[in-house]
Amino acid sequence: MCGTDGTSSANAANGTNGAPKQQGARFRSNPYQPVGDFLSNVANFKIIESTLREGEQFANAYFDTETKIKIAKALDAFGVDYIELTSPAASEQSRKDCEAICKLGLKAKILTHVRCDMRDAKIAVETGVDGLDVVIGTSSFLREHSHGKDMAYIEKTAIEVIEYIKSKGLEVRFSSEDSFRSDLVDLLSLYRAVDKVGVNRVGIADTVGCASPRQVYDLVRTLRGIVSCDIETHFHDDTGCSIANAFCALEAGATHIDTSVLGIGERNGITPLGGLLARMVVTSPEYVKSKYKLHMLKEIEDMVAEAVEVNTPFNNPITGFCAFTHKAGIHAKAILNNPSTYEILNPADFGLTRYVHFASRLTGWNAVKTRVGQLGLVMTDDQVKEVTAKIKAMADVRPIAIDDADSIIRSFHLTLHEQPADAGAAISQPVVVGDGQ
Ligand SMILES: CC(=O)SCCNC(=O)CCNC(=O)[C@H](O)C(C)(C)COP(=O)(O)OP(=O)(O)OC[C@H]1O[C@@H](n2cnc3c(N)ncnc32)[C@H](O)[C@@H]1OP(=O)(O)O
Ligand SMILES: O=C(O)CCC(=O)C(=O)O
Ligand SMILES: [Mg+2]
Repeated sequence: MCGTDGTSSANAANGTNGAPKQQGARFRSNPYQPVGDFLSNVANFKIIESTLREGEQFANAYFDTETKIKIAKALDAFGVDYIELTSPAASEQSRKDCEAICKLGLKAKILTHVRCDMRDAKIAVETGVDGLDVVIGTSSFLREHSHGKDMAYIEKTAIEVIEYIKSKGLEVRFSSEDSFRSDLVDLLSLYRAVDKVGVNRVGIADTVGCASPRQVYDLVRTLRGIVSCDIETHFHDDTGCSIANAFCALEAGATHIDTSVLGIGERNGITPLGGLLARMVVTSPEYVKSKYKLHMLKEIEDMVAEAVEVNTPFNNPITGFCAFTHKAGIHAKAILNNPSTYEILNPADFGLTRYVHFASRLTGWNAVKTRVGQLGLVMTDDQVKEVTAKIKAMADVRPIAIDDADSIIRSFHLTLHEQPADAGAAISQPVVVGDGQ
């Protein structure tokens, strides 16, 4: 049985795997389990996919109607719970696109994102959306330099707008912008007031990307004690914390996380859909694998990357070109024995393949042995070690390609047998390791 903080009570007392008992140390039976008081939230989180709202705020984004529809359909097929669209008050085409997406009959709920202003709300409720995400800045920066309204005005208007949206039978979320630079007492009293009038969710937004995971945990945990509605969170990635912050928010009791494909958004964007799922599939594998069509992730990322004319970063979680490539000999040997040694994610879950590099000065004989087998050649272990030394020697002189390493292996094999092997057609791929973990 697990305690609420994810520790096994038995293991907490005794240590696990023979580890010595330490004063104050916590030994966890499952190292992938979250900590915190809201494990069920971590296991049942909902995604509010905002590529078509926050993502449209990315500097390079221009989504025509056709592209928006393609992205919305793909996200729906992928399994996201909500798709958030740009405010229909932004432009006439934004309003028409919003209506067009509402008419698609998608399984995902369609939301649009509007200022806490009755004029915007009135336009939005006519578009056919399932709900509105209402937002207003609460930090002194935004109160003074953006909209110029005080907290009393914000609370009064928020209640009016929420009640209006509810009267139209729509879902409504109310969020503060720049929550982490807002006065805590002001913020909590505002959320308490909107919770009382029956808002579906309140939102916390790290608009400027300043929050650290512990600050997120503290704020969400405090808010969880104040409101009874769901809690949505929105994290910008200016300091690289957006995935960690989203995860901590769930551990603290948040229910919904905003994402965008590849993280596109204002400045350097928000929590990326793929990165969040990489984190969550480790923590809540059954939920994530049953709910999301993970094998679609790469095609969705490619679609959005093409639409906004960027490349997927080489180190992107899951889909970065080397995310499942193992290079150093020590890693390669262990991976060939059992992929779980150096992999926490299984590429097969995402329809992807794992590779073992065998063409560098860091290559070891175990990787080369597997390549020799892939080429249909037969060598003793000593012979494989000899040819590995040749690969290393060549790689010390210059970078070598797969074909170079294959040539070294083949010509060495030829010196052993003085005739070409039957098998061994060119396989211009690194060693591919089976999918079982
Ligand atoms: C952190 C975020 O990402 S929030 C979401 C951002 N999304 C958008 O901005 C959607 C796209 N925006 C737009 O198309 C335009 O900004 C519009 C249509 C919303 C407003 O356009 P304009 O009237 O020309 O104003 P402009 O964009 O110059 O300035 C923002 C206005 O919104 C007001 N405002 C800003 N935030 C809010 C808010 N949360 N609630 C109510 N009003 C707000 C400002 O006071 C300002 O109004 P003012 O010029 O009358 O003082
Ligand atoms: O509506 C929200 O919760 C977030 C708005 C936003 O994009 C932000 O604050 O960065
Ligand atoms: Mg944002």
